[in-house]
Amino acid sequence: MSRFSGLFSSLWSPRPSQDQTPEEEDVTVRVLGARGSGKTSFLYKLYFKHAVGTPDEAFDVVRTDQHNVESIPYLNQMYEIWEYAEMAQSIPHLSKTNVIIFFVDSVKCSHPTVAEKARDNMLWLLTQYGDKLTDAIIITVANKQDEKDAVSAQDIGDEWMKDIRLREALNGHQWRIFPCSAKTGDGLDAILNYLSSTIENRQLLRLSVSSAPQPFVTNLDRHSSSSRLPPGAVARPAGQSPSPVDEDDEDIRRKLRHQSLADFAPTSRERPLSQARMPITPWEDMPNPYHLSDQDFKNWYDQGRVFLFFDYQSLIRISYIYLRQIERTHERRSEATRRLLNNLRVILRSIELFEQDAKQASQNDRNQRATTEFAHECITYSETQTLFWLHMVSYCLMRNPVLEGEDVSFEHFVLRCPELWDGELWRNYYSYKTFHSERGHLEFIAPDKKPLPNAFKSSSLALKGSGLNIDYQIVS
Ligand SMILES: Nc1nc2c(ncn2[C@@H]2O[C@H](COP(=O)(O)OP(=O)(O)OP(=O)(O)O)[C@@H](O)[C@H]2O)c(=O)[nH]1
Ligand SMILES: [Mg+2]
Repeated sequence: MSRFSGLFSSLWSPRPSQDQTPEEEDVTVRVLGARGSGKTSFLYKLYFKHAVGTPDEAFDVVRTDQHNVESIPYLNQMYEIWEYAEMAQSIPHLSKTNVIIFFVDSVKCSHPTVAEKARDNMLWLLTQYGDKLTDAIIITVANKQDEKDAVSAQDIGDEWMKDIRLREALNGHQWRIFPCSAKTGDGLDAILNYLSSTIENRQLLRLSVSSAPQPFVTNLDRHSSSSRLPPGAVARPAGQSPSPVDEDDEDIRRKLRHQSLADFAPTSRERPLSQARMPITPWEDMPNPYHLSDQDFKNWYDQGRVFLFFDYQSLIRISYIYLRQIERTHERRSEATRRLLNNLRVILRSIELFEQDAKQASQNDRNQRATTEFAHECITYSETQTLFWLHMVSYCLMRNPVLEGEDVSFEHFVLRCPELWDGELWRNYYSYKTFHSERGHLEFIAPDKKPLPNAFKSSSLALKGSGLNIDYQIVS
């Protein structure tokens, strides 16, 4: 170990051995990457900031002999972070790995051979040891962004995604690329925030799976591959007319085509539908909402563009982002709500149409396998349910206001509001019959059990007059 570990080990003794099983709540992170890419700097920048509490501490780094390890607390997790001189040294310990952070030197990456070597190393790791890493979260860090010749994280990520084999290998690992400077510390917390929320979501998901009834399951009507209806049908009560979207289906289909549908051609032999349907980066034409920043997510949403899927969490997130915008801009709440609902209808309908078309195409191609691969869940449109959740987010925001200087990201907000993860919350206010009624899909229906908690200032109590069929009076 380099002198850092020796120097500070007394603070965290006894130091865990590599073979020790991590405490259940500890998150084991392996930091890998080329020599000199900044792994040690990263570890100790985090260590001084979060373990010692001296973020401005200046330190020298020396070349790592074998590995360094520190335990670093962040939010309510303890991260046991190992950084290795060579990737090979991490191999015996990969099976006890929750997170791989792969470092790239963004300056050296401007040389194609260096960039390619980094990609090859990642691919090698995943193909050789994929079985040990099935549940690992994988992150690429584009370090040294403070340097003026640094290649941007976006460009590095683009190159990674052009490599089909690498993209396939990363698929399913909740892969993301982050820009950072281990020298200045910029971007480091964004990485930990992402890890914390991803891990927390997984824990919640595990809990929800192990306890019945499933509390994590959205209370919005959902449609998913297994429950998805035959091609041509949509997930709404039989006989009901299509959602009253402002754009008709042909308009939406035109828009979809314009959004480079060809890129997702389900019949492509080169690119099986599973890949086509599972873009894993923020740069896809049809993005996974989880992989977009709040700002990109909102921009995409505002344009009514199709997402890979749109689930309950996406709804909560867009509600939060809209409510924050209302706070900042003093936009009329009714106007913002109208936009939120209109875009939601268009987006959900786009997803339905895309899936219908993709299924149709796959059937024409006799590619039966493809029809089973719509794995993600998507809500269906319901005005009552949407407005209920918008209201509950508003309520949580009022109880947990975002203070000046605080992290305003959705990820951060939602960590503080566990009640929003209770998918059964609506049962306090609505009977099942009302909440899921056909009429409730098309217009807002007030709660029939008890009034919603008061989350608005009195001036914005009523949404009547928004042009939508909303009569949304809140009784405190
Ligand atoms: N400008 C800049 N320099 C950095 C950054 N991160 C690390 N460095 C410098 O890059 C050099 C290598 O950093 P290390 O942290 O030792 O890199 P490493 O990956 O641990 O290297 P090995 O131990 O040799 O594997 C040092 O001179 C650091 O000061 C960064 O974000 N920006
Ligand atoms: Mg080092």
